[in-house]
Amino acid sequence: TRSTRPQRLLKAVQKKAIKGDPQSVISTIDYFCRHSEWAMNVGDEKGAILDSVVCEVSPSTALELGTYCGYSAVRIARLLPPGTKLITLEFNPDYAAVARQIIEYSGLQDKICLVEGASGDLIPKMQELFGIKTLDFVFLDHWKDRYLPDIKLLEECQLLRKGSILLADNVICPGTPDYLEYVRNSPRYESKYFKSHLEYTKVEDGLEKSVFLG
Ligand SMILES: O=C(NCCc1nnc(-c2ccc3[nH]cnc3c2)[nH]1)c1cc(-c2ccc(F)cc2)cc(O)c1O
Ligand SMILES: [Mg+2]
Repeated sequence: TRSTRPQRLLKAVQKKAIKGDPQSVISTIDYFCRHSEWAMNVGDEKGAILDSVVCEVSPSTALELGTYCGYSAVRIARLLPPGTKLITLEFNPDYAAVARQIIEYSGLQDKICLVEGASGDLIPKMQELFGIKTLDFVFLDHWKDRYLPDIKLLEECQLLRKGSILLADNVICPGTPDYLEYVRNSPRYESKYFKSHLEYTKVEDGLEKSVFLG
């Protein structure tokens, strides 16, 4: 049967990227998605904004919702201080299988913990599973209708503390209107929009950065 898009992306990485070099894995994926086949990675333009927020926060505990092929997990983990780990949740086992191989190829497997399952099931177990109290940084890039219920769940599970940073992809395209309305109007968040473009296209999209005020 025909290969899947994530499998073709993995093959391009194994063929063209330098093993153990996260930047070359990132560049190879961006080249493939721009010149061969579009894929829903955060991409290079929004990825630079993601990088700057990760560097600014320099998180001790970081969570990503929606691994897909592992592109943003590699982007985030390559910037984390030694001894810190990114926990990334993926629902789709086929995506997870490809992401594990891309993460391993980049050499960052010791800085990334990929967990398969639904965010709604896993978030309430995070403190016991990973021995964490609160999260310094959360990157939301999974199903767009899960952003709002999942941050409410993060609040309920007391995984956010005063100053926790949420960064959400695709708030314009495909769009997360209920999430945007919530973080922009809730007194518990200070929100800022970073205008950009849908990965590898000229379509408008952007990232919303929200600080939890406690
Ligand atoms: O759907 C997206 N991303 C989500 C994939 C995913 N990968 N994993 C999950 C998951 C879903 C439940 C989960 N529960 C726990 N982990 C979970 C993970 N969802 C997405 C779509 C687009 C896009 C834009 C324009 C178009 F014309 C077509 C598509 C662009 C993007 O940047 C995206 O991120
Ligand atoms: Mg996205």
